[in-house]
Amino acid sequence: METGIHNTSEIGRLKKVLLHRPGGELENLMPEYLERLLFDDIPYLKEAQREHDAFADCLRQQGVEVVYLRDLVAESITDADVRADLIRQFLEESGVRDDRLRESLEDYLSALPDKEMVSAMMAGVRKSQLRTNSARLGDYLSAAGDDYPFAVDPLPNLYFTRDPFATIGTGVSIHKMHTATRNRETLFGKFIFEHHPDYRNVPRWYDRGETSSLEGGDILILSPQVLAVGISQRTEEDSIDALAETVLSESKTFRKLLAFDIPKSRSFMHLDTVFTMVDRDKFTVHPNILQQITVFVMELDENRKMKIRQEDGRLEDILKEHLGLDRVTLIPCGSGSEIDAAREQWSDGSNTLAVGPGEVVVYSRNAVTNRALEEAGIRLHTIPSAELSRGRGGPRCMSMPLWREDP
Ligand SMILES: NC(=O)NCCC[C@H](N)C(=O)O
Repeated sequence: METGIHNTSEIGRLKKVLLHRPGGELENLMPEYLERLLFDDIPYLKEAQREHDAFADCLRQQGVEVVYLRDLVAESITDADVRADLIRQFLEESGVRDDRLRESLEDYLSALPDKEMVSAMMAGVRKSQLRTNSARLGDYLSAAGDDYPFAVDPLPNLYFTRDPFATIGTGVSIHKMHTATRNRETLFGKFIFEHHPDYRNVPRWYDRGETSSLEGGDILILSPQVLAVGISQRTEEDSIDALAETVLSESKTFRKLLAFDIPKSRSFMHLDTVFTMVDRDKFTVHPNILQQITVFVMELDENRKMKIRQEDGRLEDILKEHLGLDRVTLIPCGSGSEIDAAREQWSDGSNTLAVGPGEVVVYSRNAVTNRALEEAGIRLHTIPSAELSRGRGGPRCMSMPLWREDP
C-alpha cells in the first residue's frame, strides 16, 4: 500500500492509480447543455459503469491498486470543519448566490454521509430534488421564474481523472482548467492534497489559483528527467512557463521540459489525445498533426535562468536526442489510413495507458490502431468502449497514476 506520490515516467510498472467510476452525473446530461458540459452525446450509465468496472478489473489483474476519487475525497473530510468548508466552497464555486437556495442545498448535502455527499456533489442537484424540502425555497424557485432545471450543475467529466490535477515525480500540480465546467472538479483535488492523510504533504508544482489554464492531459512524463507539456486548446504558454520554473528548480529529477505546440481544436484538446508513450522508445501518434507540431526545449542554465529554444527536425529525432535513445518508433493511429486515423483518433486510438514498458490498455473499438501497436511488439489489454468513449477520452484520460515503479 503505497502512500504519497511517485510518478517518474509514462511507462514504469503501474502500482496505484486513481479512477472515477461514472455515476449520477451522466444521468444529468441534457441535449441542450451538452456542448457547455463538453460532451457530444449521452452515455448509457449502466453500460458505462460496466465498461468502467472492466477497466478497473483489467488494471487490478495487472497488479495495480485502484483507488476511487469519491473515496479519496471522503477520506479527506477529516473533521466537521473540513466538511463545512468543502460544502461552502463547493456551493460558492457552483454559482449558488441566493441565500435560500444555499441554505436548502446545505441542508440537503449536510444530511448525507460523507461518501454519499461527495457523490451528490458530483452528480449535481436538480431543483426538483429540493423543492419538496422547503416551502421557503419553493417560494423562491417559483418567484425566480427561470426554468433552468439544476440548482447545481453536474460534473460529467470527472471520470477523466487525468485532467484536473496531475502527479509529477513526487509532487502534484492542481490545475486551473480552461472551462468553467471542469474548473469545479479541481476543488476535490484541493481537498485531497490539503487534508488526505496519505497525500497532504506532497509538494505542489502548480495551483488552481493561477491565472492561466493547465490541464493534466497535456502533461506527459517522458522520463525521470524530461517532461512534455502540450500547448493546446486547454493549456496556455504562461502556465507552462510557471510549471517549468517550479518543477525544474524544485523537483529532484526533472531537468528539461519539452513544450509541444499542437493545433488548438476540440478533437485534439490535449497532447495525450494525439500522442502517448507505449514503450521506452515507442510512441503512438495521430499522423495528421505530425507536420503541425513544433517543439520548444526549456531548461535552466547554470545561473538558474530559463532558456528556451525551438527544435527543428522530425519528432523522432527530437525524442531520440532528448531521451538519449538510439532509435524511436512512432506508431501512427489508423496505421497509415487517413480515414481510420481520423475515426479512431476521435475515439481515442492514440490515448493509451501504459501499465508497464511495452504494455498498454486500449479501447477495443480502435481495431486498426490496435493491430498496428501489436505489430510493433506492444502487448495490449483491451477494454470495452462503446459508452465511455462518448465523453471524448480514452484509457489515459480516465486514469491518474499515483505510484509507478521507476522505468
Ligand atoms: N486527457 C484527455 O484528453 N481527457 C479527455 C477529456 C474529455 C472531456 N470531455 C473534456 O472535453 O474535457
